[in-house]
Amino acid sequence: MIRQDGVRVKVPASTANLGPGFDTLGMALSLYFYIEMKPAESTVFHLHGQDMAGLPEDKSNLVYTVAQMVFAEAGVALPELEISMYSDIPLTRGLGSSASAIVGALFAANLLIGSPFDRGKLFDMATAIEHHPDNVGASLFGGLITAIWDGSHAEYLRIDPPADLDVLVAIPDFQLSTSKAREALPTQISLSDAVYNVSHVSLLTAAFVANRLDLISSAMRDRIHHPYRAALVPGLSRILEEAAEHGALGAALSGAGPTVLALVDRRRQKEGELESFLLGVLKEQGIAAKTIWLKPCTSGAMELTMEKDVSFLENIKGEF
Ligand SMILES: Nc1ncnc2c1ncn2[C@@H]1O[C@H](COP(=O)(O)OP(=O)(O)OP(=O)(O)O)[C@@H](O)[C@H]1O
Ligand SMILES: N[C@@H](CCO)C(=O)O
Repeated sequence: MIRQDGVRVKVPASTANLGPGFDTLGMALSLYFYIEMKPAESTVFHLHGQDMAGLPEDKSNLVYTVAQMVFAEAGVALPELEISMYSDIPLTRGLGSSASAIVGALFAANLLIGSPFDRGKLFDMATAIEHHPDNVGASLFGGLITAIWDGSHAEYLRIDPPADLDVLVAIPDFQLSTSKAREALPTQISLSDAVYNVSHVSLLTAAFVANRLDLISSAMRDRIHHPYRAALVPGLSRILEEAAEHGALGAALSGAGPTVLALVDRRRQKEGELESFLLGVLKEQGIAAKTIWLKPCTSGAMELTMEKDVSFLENIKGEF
């Protein structure tokens, strides 16, 4: 059954790793990607918002190619689509823009053909495309997710983030692609660094489950990607070392960067101090940045109800 009127979907941004949980931990955040997908006579894109500028407007667009994977898997032919998108997730900054696009495309395409696949199957498909489950899992399920991936199937557990957790992100004024940030990583690590990360991510995950915000500062440390990526984001090492002195529970590179993320106990926030610290350290390195306060998002990808004969932008306007 093809839904001729089309579908609209909202997908949260995400932060991956949270320090030691490289390629395994992810958390959904309160920035959003919106997509409308309709059957059409010929394929056309409507890209709204400054963050969409420069994305391809033809069948090479990631959203189109991912939608076609869903149709192929379901044995449905739907080669022409009208796709409208709006996003307030900055591209290529470490806030999961590619994951939001992949999850949005999978979720919308599945709805469009009558939902033959459940979220578990969509998660496997999303992880196969993104190659790691952290961002796509958070965007698909919301909340905090921890996941494993065996190359064809992902197992995951979703938990609600601690209620008092706030998130401050400092988004530098430059892009850093995930592929470039992964090229900086070694192909092998020492046993002691592996033990360091396994112990830290275990404690961090348990601290989230047990609502032990006091443990986050020591548990959020990492030795398998931060040390190698620090040169790509000047100032990062100092931020990781000193953020706790300025009101953060802990800090990390968000995903592959360059965005830096600080977790904060909202009951203990000190007005302005952490923002000034993050922006000041980056500025000393000649990096312009902006800070945004975000919240963990507990909902994953969801369908938005449509008002007929109302445009895509009008329909989602109440959302932001
Ligand atoms: N809505 C979209 N439509 C098409 N392509 C997109 C869309 N959003 C993101 N992309 C693609 O994803 C790329 C960014 O992916 P990349 O993995 O490098 O960064 P990110 O997902 O923003 O950050 P991270 O994975 O570190 O959290 C963009 O350059 C673009 O090619
Ligand atoms: N876990 C991934 C997230 C970015 O997509 C990384 O750090 O490279």
